[in-house]
This record gives sequence, C-alpha cells and structure tokens, in this order.
Amino acid sequence: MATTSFPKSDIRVLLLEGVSANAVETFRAAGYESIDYHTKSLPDDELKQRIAEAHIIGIRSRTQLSADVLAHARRLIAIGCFCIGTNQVDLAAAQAAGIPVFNAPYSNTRSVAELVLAEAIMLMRRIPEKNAQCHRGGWSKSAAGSFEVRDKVLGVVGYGHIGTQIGLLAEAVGMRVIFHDVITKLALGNARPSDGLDDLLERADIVTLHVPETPQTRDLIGAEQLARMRKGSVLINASRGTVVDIDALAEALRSGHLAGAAIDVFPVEPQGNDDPFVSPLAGMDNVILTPHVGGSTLEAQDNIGREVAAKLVRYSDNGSTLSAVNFPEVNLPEHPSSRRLLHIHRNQPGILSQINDVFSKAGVNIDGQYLQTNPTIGYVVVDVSATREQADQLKVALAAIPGTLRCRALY
Ligand SMILES: NC(=O)c1ccc[n+]([C@@H]2O[C@H](COP(=O)([O-])OP(=O)(O)OC[C@H]3O[C@@H](n4cnc5c(N)ncnc54)[C@H](O)[C@@H]3O)[C@@H](O)[C@H]2O)c1
Ligand SMILES: O=C(O)CC[C@@H](O)C(=O)O
Repeated sequence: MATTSFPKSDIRVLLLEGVSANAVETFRAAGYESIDYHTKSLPDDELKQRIAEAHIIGIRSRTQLSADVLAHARRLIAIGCFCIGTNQVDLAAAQAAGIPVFNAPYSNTRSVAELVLAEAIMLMRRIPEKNAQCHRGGWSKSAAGSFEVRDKVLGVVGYGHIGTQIGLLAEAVGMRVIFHDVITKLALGNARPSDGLDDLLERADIVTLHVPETPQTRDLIGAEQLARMRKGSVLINASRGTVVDIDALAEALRSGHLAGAAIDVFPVEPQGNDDPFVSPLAGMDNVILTPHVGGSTLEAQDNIGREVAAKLVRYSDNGSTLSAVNFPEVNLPEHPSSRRLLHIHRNQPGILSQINDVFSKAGVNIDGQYLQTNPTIGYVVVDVSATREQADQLKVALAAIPGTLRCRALY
C-alpha cells in the first residue's frame, strides 16, 4: 500500500450528500480510516468549519464550494464531485489554491438519457395529467392531445455525452433528432444540426436541454425562447436549474402554449431530503417534477462512487492528476524504489530553477521528473533515490520556495 509523508490515518476525508457507500469502501480499502460521512449538504457555517479540517472532500451537486468556502480549506489537497457537473465548485479558486477537482464524466450519462426518453413518451401521451386525474378519482379516457413519439422531432440542446446518447435512444423509437451545440459536433445516427437555437425551438415537438451551467447558459430558455417553441410542444430539463427561467416556464404552461414539461433540476434545490421543495411549477398536472434524480440509479451511483473515490485515492497516494477538470494533467507511474516529491506552484518566472537548485544542492539522484503547467499554475513531480529523511528535508526546502501552493512527499 502506498504511504505518504503524512500518515494516512491522519488524512481526513469529508464525504457529503450521501455519496455511494462504494466510495467509503474504496477509501477504506486504500487505508484511509478517517472518513466523516454525511447524507446531506451542510449549511455554509458548518461547511466552512469542516472543510478547514479536511484533506479530501467529496460532494454532489448541492454543495457550493465557492472561493469564500475554499478560503477556509487550509489543508485540502483534492475535491471530488461525485457527479458529472462541476459548476458547484469555483474551479479557478480551487486551481489557484493548488487543489485539483475530479468528477465522473460518464457514469450517469445513460441513466439521464433513459429518463429523458421515458419523459418524452409520457409527456406526448399526456400521462402526467391523466395520472393526476385518476389519483383524484377522475377518469379521462380520451386520445385528445395524445401522440406517438414516432416521427416527432426531438430537439437536443447541448449535443455532448448525454445529448448524443438521448439522440440515439430516441432514433431507436422512430423519432427525428435535431440538435444545437456551440461547437461543431459529429452527428450520430440520422441526427442533424439545426440552424441555431431559434431554428431548433421552432421545429421541435420535444425540446430537451443538456448543457452545463455556465454564465452563457444562464436563462438560455427564457420567455422569448419559450414563445418560439411550437404551440403544444413540451420541454424537458435535466441539465441545471439555472438554464431555464422557471417563472417564464410556469407562465408558458399556464397559458397553454406549452403542453407539458419534465423538470429535474431547479434554480434552488433543498439541501437534503428533509427540507421543503418550493417551486412555481408545483401543483401543475402537466408537469413531471423530479428531485434531481436524472443520474440517480443504483448502477450510476455505484460506478460514480468507485470512480471518483479511486481518482482521489490515486491523487493522494500517487500524485496523478489524470482527468482533473481544473488542473495540469500528469499521469504518473508507480515509484516502487523512489521517494516522490510533488510541488504545486504559481506559474511565475524563476520558480523551476529554484526547484532544480533544491535537488542539485541535496545531491540526490533524480529517477524521474514530470512537469505540466498552464498559465496559472505549474505541477512538478520528482522521483528521487533518497532516504525518508532526505525526502522530508527536500519537502521542507521545496515548501519554502516563494510561490509554492502545495508540497507533498510520497514514500
Ligand atoms: N439531472 C441530472 O441528474 C444530471 C446528470 C448528469 C448531468 N447533468 C447535467 O447535464 C449536463 C450535460 O452533461 P453531459 O455529460 O452531456 O456534458 P457534456 O459536456 O458532454 O455536453 C455538454 C454539451 O453542451 C454544449 N454547450 C455548452 N454550452 C452551450 C450553449 N450555450 N448552447 C448549446 N450547447 C452548449 C457543449 O459544447 C457540450 O457539447 C452536465 O453539465 C450536468 O450539469 C444532470
Ligand atoms: O447527484 C447529483 O447531485 C448530481 C447529478 C447530476 O446533476 C450530475 O451532474 O451528474
């Protein structure tokens, strides 16, 4: 088992929002014992207190790791988002502090796509209203407003991993797929790019959103875009709550312009399962409301738990930043006969020569050296033939270099 200059028993792992038990098992199997596990996100004050003590934190989509929160994370070495989205983390602030952020970019893709396909069929058949009526003792056996999805147009906004997957599933049941993306994408199956967002909105019977949360996607679908959608069409949003102006959507549904919607994500979501959910869409029979469960299948959560925990363990044990979303990527081999020094620094002139000076003065043999930089930070990994004591001394000397953000030794 890999050892670190800091005893593993003292490395504190803080896991929030009920991440899969697999994550806990993965950490324990790698020798990490101090695991603080919570089923909810934490209120800001408590989050700041706990993150101040944590070396590794695992979150899902609810916990906001803002620059303000990260300023308290004095000991933190890595962040794991046990999901696809990483918008809840201030990635630039984490990078500036020398903290890599990892996620699971594909583990719940299929789960979201399956749900969206099911919702498309349910909405086109007006099942949400019929279901609600039956529950109230009503009986509305009628084909009015109910359609097959065969030969209908599905408009996919954001043709990435999820968007392409839903496109293929939709074609399998006979839908015609058009898509809009900000970058040129390979069209899969018979899908065709639209002539921009407006064109897609004007042509689609079902519009489904699969963009990330960014400043550009905030209110991407507002009153104007909803008005462009075909009368009687439906909207599905399983991306992020900020992408749709929810009040404008409520109005478009009330007016009857849209026939229905399926919404999984909301501008403000409850912190946990015991907290109330409030939405202008609540109580509308033609709206499927789900509590941000697009990616919540046991298969997806098991995979995510293992995948993200393994990336965090690998970074902590070995220094590899492969697939980090905000950090220079270094894929490192094992180092069975060398001590490994990891140095994360601001990318400023002269720092590399100071790092090299430390090694040349120590007179140790360098067995391997890895370097990746981006305009903000640099990440240098040096494997040396050295005793533990020498490695400790090297770590102290490296940490003293001005511009150092984080420095660790692995034995
Ligand atoms: N509801 C859930 O439980 C759930 C689960 C997984 C992912 N998500 C959300 O779905 C999002 C998409 O996931 P993915 O894996 O497909 O991501 P992805 O990065 O593979 O695809 C996103 C696509 O959106 C495109 N895009 C970005 N900005 C755009 C814009 N302004 N207009 C049009 N296209 C734009 C990108 O170019 C990219 O092709 C995630 O970022 C996450 O927020 C939600
Ligand atoms: O599990 C979650 O909280 C988020 C799921 C989903 O939105 C994602 O980004 O993967």
